[in-house]
Amino acid sequence: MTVLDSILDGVRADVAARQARLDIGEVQKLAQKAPNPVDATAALREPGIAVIAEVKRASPSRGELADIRDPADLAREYELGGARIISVLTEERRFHGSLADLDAVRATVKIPILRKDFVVGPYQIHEARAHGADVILLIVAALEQDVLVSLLDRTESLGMTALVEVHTEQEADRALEAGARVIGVNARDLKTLEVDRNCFARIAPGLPSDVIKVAESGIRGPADLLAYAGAGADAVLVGEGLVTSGDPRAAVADLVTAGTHPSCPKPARNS
Ligand SMILES: O=C(O)c1ccccc1NCC(=O)[C@H](O)[C@H](O)COP(=O)(O)O
Repeated sequence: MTVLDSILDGVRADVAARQARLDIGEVQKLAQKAPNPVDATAALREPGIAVIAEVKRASPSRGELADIRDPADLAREYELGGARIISVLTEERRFHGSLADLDAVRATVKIPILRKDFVVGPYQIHEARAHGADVILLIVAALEQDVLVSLLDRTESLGMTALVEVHTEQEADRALEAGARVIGVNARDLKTLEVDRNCFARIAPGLPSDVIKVAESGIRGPADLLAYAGAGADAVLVGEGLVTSGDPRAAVADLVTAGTHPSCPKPARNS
């Protein structure tokens, strides 16, 4: 069993327990009452390399990362540093996140919020919307193709944006076939946890120019952002490098400064 398989087993059990307490119809009603989603695609298309800053307490690869007592405060620091999107890890068992973190962040920041979790079915999408998320992560390696297509459609039908995550060329082909408009290339192999920063440079050239390309994982500072920008990234998603920095606002601002500097390679977008 891979790390991803074991995470997914836990997620399925946790979703079933939540669903037993509140069924999907009730969650859908709550989602309808939530404020309209913020347009994350527009935020990602603003000039410069977008920084997606992650609230990440722990991870399977690194164990405990940071004692984040107030995720709202951290998200505010990220926003003040110039982050375009806040990513909130809501998986509980391995990442020590929660929907309460999502609520706290939503109550605090105006910029779009990504619910970063291991989505296995429609329940979590409505749940994310009910808790104010604007973006959903869909991991190709975790989903059969028909399920990926249906979850992507459902996400967009709710006015949200799907960040479709891939790690190989084959997964990128599946993401494109499913109709993904925002594709994240995760340098971390979720089955082995190995980080390969060359993964983005291998996959990105095969993606159409109108697809928004996000480089995920292993970004420790401006030099990594510039390398990803040179390989065609529109955005970077950063967790560990920010939560362990000691000054998350300054750490985000350093990335934003690098990503908006005239010398930074420009994303090759055509729409
Ligand atoms: O971070 C992990 O160890 C991990 C293990 C298994 C599945 C997912 C995992 N991380 C999720 C992410 O994709 C990262 O949190 C995100 O890309 C930020 O990565 P980093 O900047 O390296 O913390």
